[in-house]
Amino acid sequence: MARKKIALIGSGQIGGTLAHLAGLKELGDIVLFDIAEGIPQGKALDIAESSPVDGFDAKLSGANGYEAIAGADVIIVTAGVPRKPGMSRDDLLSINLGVMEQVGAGIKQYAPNAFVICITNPLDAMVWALQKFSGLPANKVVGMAGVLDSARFRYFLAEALNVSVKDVHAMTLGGHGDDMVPLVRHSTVGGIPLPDLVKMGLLSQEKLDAIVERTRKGGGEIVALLKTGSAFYAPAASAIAMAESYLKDQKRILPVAAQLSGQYGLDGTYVGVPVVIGENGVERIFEIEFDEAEKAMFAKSVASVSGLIEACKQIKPSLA
Ligand SMILES: NC(=O)C1=CN([C@@H]2O[C@H](COP(=O)(O)OP(=O)(O)OC[C@H]3O[C@@H](n4cnc5c(N)ncnc54)[C@H](O)[C@@H]3O)[C@@H](O)[C@H]2O)C=CC1
Ligand SMILES: O=C([O-])CC(=O)C(=O)O
Repeated sequence: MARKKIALIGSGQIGGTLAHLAGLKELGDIVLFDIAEGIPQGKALDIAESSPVDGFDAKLSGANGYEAIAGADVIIVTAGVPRKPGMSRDDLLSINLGVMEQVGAGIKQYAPNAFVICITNPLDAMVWALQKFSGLPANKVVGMAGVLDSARFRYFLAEALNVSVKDVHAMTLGGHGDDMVPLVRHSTVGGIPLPDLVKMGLLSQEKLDAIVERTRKGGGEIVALLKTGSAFYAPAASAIAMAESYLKDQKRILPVAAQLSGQYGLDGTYVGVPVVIGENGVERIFEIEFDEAEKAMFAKSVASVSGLIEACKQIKPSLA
C-alpha cells in the first residue's frame, strides 16, 4: 500500500513540529512548503536525519512551489503570521486573509481531494475564507482550535486535582477567541461531571471558575511568556490527532471548527462544534442541547466570529 502524503503549508514553529510528529507517528511521507527559501528544505532534512535514531520510515522534503503538494491526502495550513504580546488574534486578520487566498488557490490547483486542516489565526474566519478560496467541499475543510482549547482545559483540571490527564475529558466549543465556551456540564473527571465534583468537595467553585478563565486566555498566556510568537507544541499535537483520525478512519469525536448547515441555528458559518472525523472528513456534527447560560455564551462567541467573517468580506469582496 502506498504511503499517504501529508503536505504542510507553512514551515514555521507549528509546521516544523507537525512534520516531526507526523514522522514519529509514521503517518506518511511529508512535504514542507513555505515562501521562505531554505526553511522547509532545512527542516525536512534535519527531521529526516533524526529518523534513523527514532526508527521511523518517512520521506521528507521541502519546497517553495505549490506543485510539491500535488496529490496530498492531508494538508495542514499554518502559513501566515502569529501574534506578539499586546496583540489579539483578530489583529492578524488582514494579513493572514491575503495568505489564505494564495494557499486556497494552491490547494485548488494541486490537491483538490485533500482533507484540509487550517490552523492560521484568527482561526474561525481564516478556515471559513480558506474553504471559499479553495472551493473544496465543506466536509473536507476544518479548523483546529477546539482540540487545543480542550486539551488546555483538561490539563489545568488534571493539574488541579493531581490526577492523570487520561482520565479527564473536557470540551471547549465556539470560536477560538477569549469568549470560547468551555463546557463545564459536559466535562468529566473519572466519569464524574465537574458540577458533581464541586458538590463532592473535590474541587472548589472558585478554582473551577479560575480554570475556565485560564483556558479562555490560554493562548495569550503562552504569547506573554514566549514574547516572540505563540504556542506550537500543543497546537501541532492537536492537528495531528485530527489528521490521524481522518487517515485511519478512527471516527473520533473531536471539537473542530466546521461549517454549519442548520445545526445550532447557523448556516454557512464556521465555529467549533463536536464532529466525527473519519475517512470522509467531517462525517457528522453533534448538536448539543445547551442550557440558557451555555446558549448565551455560545451566541456571544458566534457573534464575534460573524463579525470577523464580515470583516473578511469587506477586505475581499469576492468572498461576499
Ligand atoms: N488555531 C490555533 O489553535 C492556533 C493557531 N496559531 C496560528 O498559527 C499560525 C502559524 O503559527 P506559527 O507556526 O507559530 O508561526 P511561524 O511564524 O513560526 O510560521 C508561519 C510560517 O508561515 C510562512 N508564511 C508566511 N506567509 C506565507 C505564504 N503566503 N505562503 C506560505 N507560507 C507563508 C512564514 O514564512 C512562516 O515560516 C499563526 O497565524 C498563529 O496565530 C497558533 C497556535 C494555535
Ligand atoms: O494565542 C495565539 O495567538 C495562538 C493560539 O491561537 C493559541 O495558542 O491558542
